[in-house]
Amino acid sequence: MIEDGTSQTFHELNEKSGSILQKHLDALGGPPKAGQVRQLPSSDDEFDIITIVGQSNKADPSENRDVNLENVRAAVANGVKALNGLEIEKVQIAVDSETAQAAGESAKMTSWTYKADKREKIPQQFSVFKNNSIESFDQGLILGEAQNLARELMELPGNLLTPSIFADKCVELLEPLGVKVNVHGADWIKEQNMNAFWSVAKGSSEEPKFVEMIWDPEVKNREETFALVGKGVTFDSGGISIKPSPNMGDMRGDMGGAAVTVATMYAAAKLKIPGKVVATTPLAENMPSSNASKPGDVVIARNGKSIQIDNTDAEGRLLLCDALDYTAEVYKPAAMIDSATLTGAMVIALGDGATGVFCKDNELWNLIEKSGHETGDRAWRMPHYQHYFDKISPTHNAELNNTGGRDAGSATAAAFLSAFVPPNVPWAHLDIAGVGGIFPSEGDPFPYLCKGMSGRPTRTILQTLVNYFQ
Ligand SMILES: N[C@@H](CSCc1ccccc1)C(=O)NCC(=O)O
Ligand SMILES: [Mg+2]
Ligand SMILES: [Zn+2]
Ligand SMILES: [Zn+2]
Repeated sequence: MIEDGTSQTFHELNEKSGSILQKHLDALGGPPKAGQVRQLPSSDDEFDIITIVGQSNKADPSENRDVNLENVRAAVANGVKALNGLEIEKVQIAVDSETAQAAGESAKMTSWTYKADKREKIPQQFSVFKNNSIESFDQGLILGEAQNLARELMELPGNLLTPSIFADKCVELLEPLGVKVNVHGADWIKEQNMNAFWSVAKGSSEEPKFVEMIWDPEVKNREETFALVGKGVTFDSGGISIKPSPNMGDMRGDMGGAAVTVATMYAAAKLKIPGKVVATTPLAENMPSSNASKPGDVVIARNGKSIQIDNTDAEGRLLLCDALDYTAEVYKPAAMIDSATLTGAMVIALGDGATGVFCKDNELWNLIEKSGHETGDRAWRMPHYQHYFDKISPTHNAELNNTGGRDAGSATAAAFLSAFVPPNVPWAHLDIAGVGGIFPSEGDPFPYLCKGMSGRPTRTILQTLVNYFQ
């Protein structure tokens, strides 16, 4: 439970205990301050232990997120962490209806750790105090569970999550929930003239896969289709433009865009989102070999545009451009969001503070920003001007160059992708290289996230769908 020691729930429990709780609390130094936790023995048969958590009431509008919700997430995280190792399975949390979703999200995310055996020591079952049912709390649990799924997928090493294994997982996870899943292999990719995608995949002996996922419920609030696309490079060595060895193992998480996309579909089905959502993920390994693309090679993408591959490490945009073109043409979405651990430049620009969003459509941008404000996993709008497009087009031997050089690397990457999305499709490109947790971060400033891949910004994409179809 979250309480500041003066709340209604505390008074109720204290009265029931004949004021013993207050006596214990006073002996421990009174109500906990923000970030502090007090654990009291319970005289109530229903509970073994009562955990009281201090909650901050700081609010700063320039933070661009709902600070009250984030304070609840932090308080719940501190409460759940205080129970680690106590072999407590079930936790009831005192919440109010306005903040219940945030509490559910945090409880679920805090109970996950990248070491599966350690999860056994963290409570795993959460409900609302007195088992009062609050729908938004259960929705929060699903959002948290989805982010945990993305974390799990990102964390998996490249040998244990090849494109084929990833595609199998999509089928196993989504089909039981009523999502239609189509998995295509190398022959289909070539038949589709996805030559930019193939130019990345052909250097590896692992077969690439293209996965389509379709959630099309009978009950709809809107008739429009929302599309998601996710970069799924299950390992990015850089190819012939090979990356330096230090930290290359982090590139097992270069399928983070696909992970957050699949996790969003998983939760969209669980939440029974009232509208059609389709998702596609091009999956491949980027490897150096005698079959690999070479700097200077030229390929013709699915939409007929010629691309000069000057840097084989800028492979994400090559897979994505064919996937974006296919998804826009086949599904004619009213809105499309792609997510990709696309550029190191994004890590330099925003770190893990916010997802960089490139979007010309104000309505779609406003929806994403509002959703980030609600989930606390924020979005920041990046420039998407003709200026950056001019840096990658035209190039020596083709219409487009797959690299714009070092300056504004995230903006030139986004500009490249824009050549593959019809101008009438509202589209947002999310560069998640900074927030995805390729640089693993410890608890702070997200007390509900432990070290390891973060699975961000799964909740913000989901919340965008929830807000769009509500
Ligand atoms: N796989 C992408 C993004 S790699 C992002 C990253 C870079 C350095 C440290 C941590 C994360 C890629 O290869 N992009 C090409 C590029 O940025 O040049
Ligand atoms: Mg992985
Ligand atoms: Zn790369
Ligand atoms: Zn990559």
